[in-house]
Amino acid sequence: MAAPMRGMSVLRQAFQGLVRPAGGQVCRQVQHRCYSTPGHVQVDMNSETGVATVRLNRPPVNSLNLDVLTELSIALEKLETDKSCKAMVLASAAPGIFSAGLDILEMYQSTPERCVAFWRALQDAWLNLYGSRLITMAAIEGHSPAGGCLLAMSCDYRVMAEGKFQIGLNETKLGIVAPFWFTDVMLNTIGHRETEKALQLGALYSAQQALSIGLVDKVVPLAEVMPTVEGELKNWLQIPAAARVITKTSMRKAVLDRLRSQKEKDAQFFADFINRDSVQKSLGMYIASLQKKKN
Ligand SMILES: CCCCCCCCCCCC/C=C/CC(=O)SCCNC(=O)CCNC(=O)[C@H](O)C(C)(C)COP(=O)(O)OP(=O)(O)OC[C@H]1O[C@@H](n2cnc3c(N)ncnc32)[C@H](O)[C@@H]1OP(=O)(O)O
Repeated sequence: MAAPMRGMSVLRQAFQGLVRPAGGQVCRQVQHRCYSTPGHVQVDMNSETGVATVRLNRPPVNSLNLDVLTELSIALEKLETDKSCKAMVLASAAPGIFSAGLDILEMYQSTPERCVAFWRALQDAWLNLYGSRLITMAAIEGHSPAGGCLLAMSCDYRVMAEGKFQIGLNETKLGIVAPFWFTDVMLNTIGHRETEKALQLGALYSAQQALSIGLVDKVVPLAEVMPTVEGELKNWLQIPAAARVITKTSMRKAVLDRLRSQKEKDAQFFADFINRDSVQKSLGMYIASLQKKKN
């Protein structure tokens, strides 16, 4: 194993295939490169098709904590600079779940410093995903509330499994408020009227309901989600890349710039907001209700 390089995190080096993390695998084959680490984001790059599959892997519910968000950001940065990579499928390695959104425990009884670091990691992961030059598709094979919904909406195309799974920005139900850039992404996805209703109610939609308001693009049986994404990708890959990227960039730039221009203010605002007594009380009650569900 190569010795870790100074000035570069072990995590980043692992993603670049420079070190083999304890317990993890870095496998290189002619057609597939898998970056499997003890971490929570698995990347499988098919160098024949140029399609990378990025799987969130933090069972049981892929809640997004500081580590997951940092790993996701690094994985996206790496794919962005990989000239052979044309498209990325965002999926889950945990059955029945896409992502349960932000890890609520990162927001409950945390320190202001940790809150700021956590929020910066979320901002960076989102900027990398929403601003990606790649074709990005979400394979939603399970529940996708809140931050999970944000990740899915930030892709170019969404295929969701039919059945009991739900998707939406349910923040108000937790006594918190969707940040302006979550709102912007939803506005760009389903328009003003549906967003206004969805956000105030903290609505969680079934796959069919989500399809009817344009929150997802296709609903298929669970086993068909990945084949459907792969089929759709074939259409997208036929479009001249430069023209597609310019179109995507011009349509998303205003929303991306809005956050870029006030990242630090937004992070501070989050830390102050989340540490309010009333917000902490609501989060505490929500956590208790999740636990009670089981008993
Ligand atoms: C003036 C004001 C201006 C406004 C300014 C705004 C400033 C910023 C405000 C802050 C915004 C913050 C944004 C937040 C976005 C989010 O993403 S918040 C997270 C929301 N997520 C949820 O509500 C999902 C909750 N989870 C569920 O509903 C269910 O778990 C599930 C449907 C996803 C899956 O159900 P099931 O398969 O039955 O699993 P469970 O038994 O419920 O869960 C297993 C296990 O995981 C724990 N867990 C679930 N979700 C989370 C989570 N998000 N974070 C952490 N942990 C989670 C759950 O408690 C169980 O734990 P135990 O096994 O009991 O230990």
